[in-house]
Formats: sequence, structure tokens, C-alpha cells
Amino acid sequence: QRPHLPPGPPSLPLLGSVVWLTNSVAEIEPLLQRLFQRHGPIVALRMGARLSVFVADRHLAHTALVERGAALADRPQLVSSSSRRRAPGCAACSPTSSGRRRRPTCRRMWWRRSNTPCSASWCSCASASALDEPAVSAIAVAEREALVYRSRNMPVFAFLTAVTKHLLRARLDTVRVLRRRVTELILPLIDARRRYKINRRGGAGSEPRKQEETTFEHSYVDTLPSGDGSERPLTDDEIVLLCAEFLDGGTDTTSTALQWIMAELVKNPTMQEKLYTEITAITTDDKEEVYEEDVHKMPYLKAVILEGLRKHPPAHFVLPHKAAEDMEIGGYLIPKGTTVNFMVAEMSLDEREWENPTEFSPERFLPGGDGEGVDVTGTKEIRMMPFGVGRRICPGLGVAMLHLEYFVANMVRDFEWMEVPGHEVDFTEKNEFTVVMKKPLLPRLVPRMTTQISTNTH
Ligand code: HEM
Repeated sequence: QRPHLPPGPPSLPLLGSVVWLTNSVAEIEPLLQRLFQRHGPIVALRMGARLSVFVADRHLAHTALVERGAALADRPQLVSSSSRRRAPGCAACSPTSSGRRRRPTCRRMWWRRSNTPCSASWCSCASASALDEPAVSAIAVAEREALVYRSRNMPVFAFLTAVTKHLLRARLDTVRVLRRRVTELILPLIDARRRYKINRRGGAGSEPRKQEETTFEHSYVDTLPSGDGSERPLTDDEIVLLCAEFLDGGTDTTSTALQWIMAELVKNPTMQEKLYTEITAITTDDKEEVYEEDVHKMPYLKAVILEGLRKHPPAHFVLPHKAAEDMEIGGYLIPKGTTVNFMVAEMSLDEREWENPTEFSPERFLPGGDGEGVDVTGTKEIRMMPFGVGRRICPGLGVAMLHLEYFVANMVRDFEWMEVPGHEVDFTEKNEFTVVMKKPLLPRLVPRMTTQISTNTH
């Protein structure tokens, strides 16, 4: 017997599910919570003619995304190019992210590099969003300094750091100018790679391309599966997009996570003190900053970051996936082409899985806690999935974890973060591209090394 579609509210032609008569798409999360209570952990909604399925159960998510990951490795085509960039989830949801069953060579190459701890450091993440947010401008300053430090210490990545800085500087400029700049900076890289490949094959014609030839018509060695099952080379335009994605990906998610974590530390001074004690035990006074090597020796710091990502995942859904063929999830039929969404926040706040899930308790990730040994990649099992899991897992996971550890450690080492009367920490959420603090964090920073109290309310 052919399985049924997942349960959900009835539908009307053109409109889709009747719930859209009384609910707005912006309020979809509370609506889904009610539907999960009524129908169970997998529900179907129609938005116009499009069928969307939402999965809130971690076991079903593991089966669908890890065990049978290939069938859900595509992204649905979104309505317009502007909405494509604005899909909920990570900023890196760019045109290059959609419609791929496997990442092209170029992207795999970049991401693999970025996920080794040392080379990851050059990548600027929190800065672009942080610059917009007065409440976390201290973070932007810290990160800019870190960038300078990185470029001094890692010459191999200095070029790419420069590209990042150009991206930031050009923030107020038009997208066209920015794209042009990135193109000019990245095309020599593409040329270098092409020459390398040609030379390796012993071929001729390895001359660098002249400036006036920098059009998007040329295509190169990295390939992409085309619709008919064959491979076609990536165009320059696509390579530039991939590189730009690598440079600005994850800016919003990382800075959102950073702000939630600092807010929790402001609200919980005992935890902040415990973290400070751990940091100072590892770093001596003469050290200018907490270095990347140091953060790996700080289990409580790691626990604070994980607890921040569990309680306040910046993306409450992963980016939408598309069923490449008819498939089954939890005994229900998911027809080919269906958009499938996974509920990140539901899983990490599930009362059946976590003790007092709404409480901020980094200790749960230490030995003996209910989160001990959690693997955020979800390879064996999913407990929480702030970065997604499976084939489309966030490729910036390593960069993001490193940046969060690095910045939290340095900011707590240099300042005591305190609540300001009248500006108490408010954990109310607001849906933007990520789920941000409705009332941004407004703490008082007291420098640790001097007695002078800062009146600066970042
Ligand atoms: C705390 C920080 C971050 C969080 C919570 C986060 C979360 C996510 C999530 C949930 C997804 C969707 C996974 C899925 O659809 O299954 C994603 C995708 C992605 N993220 Fe992140 N991310 C973060 C940082 C970063 C960083 C730093 C970068 C780049 C430097 C990045 C680049 C990407 C890209 C390119 C994708 C799309 C992957 C694809 O479609 O194959 N992210 N991220």
C-alpha cells in the first residue's frame, strides 16, 4: 500500500493550507508548534501549490539527512533571486548554494581549507553584521584587530584577508561595484589555478589573461553537474560567487550567536567568572591575547559555546532541502520536488531530550552532564543540529566554532561584562535573517586589567 502524505491542515486551491487564512508566514514557528502537538513530529503544509514538509524529530532527521542524505541534498529553487539571498538560515544561502546534489570541486577545495583550525582564522565572519549593530561594535573592533594579526602571521592568507577587508569597506557601496572589486581580486586566483592545471598537464597556453579579457564568458576546470547528468565547467561568474560566498558566508549567524552567548554571560556572572578563571589559568599575564592554540585547552569555554548554540541556535530551521525523488520519512510519502525543512530549535529545546532545556547550563556539556560528548555534526545521532547535518551541513562549522571560542575568550579575558540598570538583558527573540535579540545587548564593560571603570555601554 502506497504511504500517505504527512498529516497537516486541509488545503484550498491557489491558497494552499487553510491555516494561511488566519496565520502569516512570518509567524510560522508558533503555528508549526501547534501543528506538531496535534499531528506529531512531521507535518505537511501547502504554500500555494508548493508542498512543504516540516520535521521536528531528531531520529527522523538523522534517517533523512544522514542515512539517506543523497535524496535530500538538493535545494529548492526559490521564487526570485532577491528572496533566494534572503532565505531564512545562513547568509551563505546564495545562488551558488541552490540546486546542487554535490558541492563542486572549487567549493570543496575552499571549505576543506577553511576547516583546518589554523587556516580558518583569516576568515572574517562576525564583522559585517557586527558593524551594523552598535551593541556589538566592540566585537567588530576585536575582530578587525584579529584580522590584522592574522594577516601578519599568516602570509599565505593575507591576500584573501585583503579581499575580506575590501568587502567590508565597500559595504555602503553598490552591489555592482562590490562584485566588480571581488571579481578583479579573484580572477588572478582563477588564472593561477588554471595555469597550474595546464602546466601540470604539460600543456601550452598558460599565459595569464589580460585585464581587458576579464569577462564572464570563459569557463574553467572545475565542474558542475548539469541537468542531463553530464558535467559542465564552472563559469568565471560562478567561481567568483563561490569565492565571495566563502568570504562573507556566516557573517550573520556567527555574530548572532556571539551576541546571545555574551548576553547569557552578562546574565550569569558566576558562569562568566568560572570562564574567566579557566582562561587565566591557561594564558599568562604577559600574553597579548588568548591565542587559537589556547582555546582548544578550555573545556568550559567549549561548553559555553555549545550551550549558547543549543539554547539560541541562530537559524531555527536549516536551509530548505528538496526531495530529489519520491522518498519516505517516518512512514510518510515525500513526493519528488517537495521542500523539506528541519526544525533546529525544536530539537535542541526538546524536553524529552534535555534536562530543563530552557535553562542556560554549560555544565551539561561537561562529564556527567546530559550533553556530554555531543557531536554537532550528528554523524552517529542527532542531539542538536545548529549547523545542519549530512551532505548539506554548514561548511563553515569549523570557522564558526573557532571564531566563537576565540572572541568569547578574548572578550571575557579583557572585560568584565555587566548588566546595566535600565538595560537588563532581555531574551525575547526577533526573526530577521537569523533569530536575533529583539532588544540588542547593552552591557557595561569593565576592563579587567585596570581599576578604571568604563562608562562605555557597548
Ligand atoms: C554560528 C555560526 C553558523 C551557524 C549556526 C550556521 C548554520 C548553518 C545552517 C543551519 C546551514 C544550513 C544547513 C542545511 O541546510 O542543512 C548553513 C549552511 C551554510 N553555511 Fe553556515 N552557519 C554558521 C557559520 C557559517 C560560516 C562562518 C560560514 C562561512 C565562512 C558558513 C557558510 C555556510 C554555507 C556556504 C552554507 C550553505 C551550504 C550548502 O548549501 O551546501 N556558515 N549554515
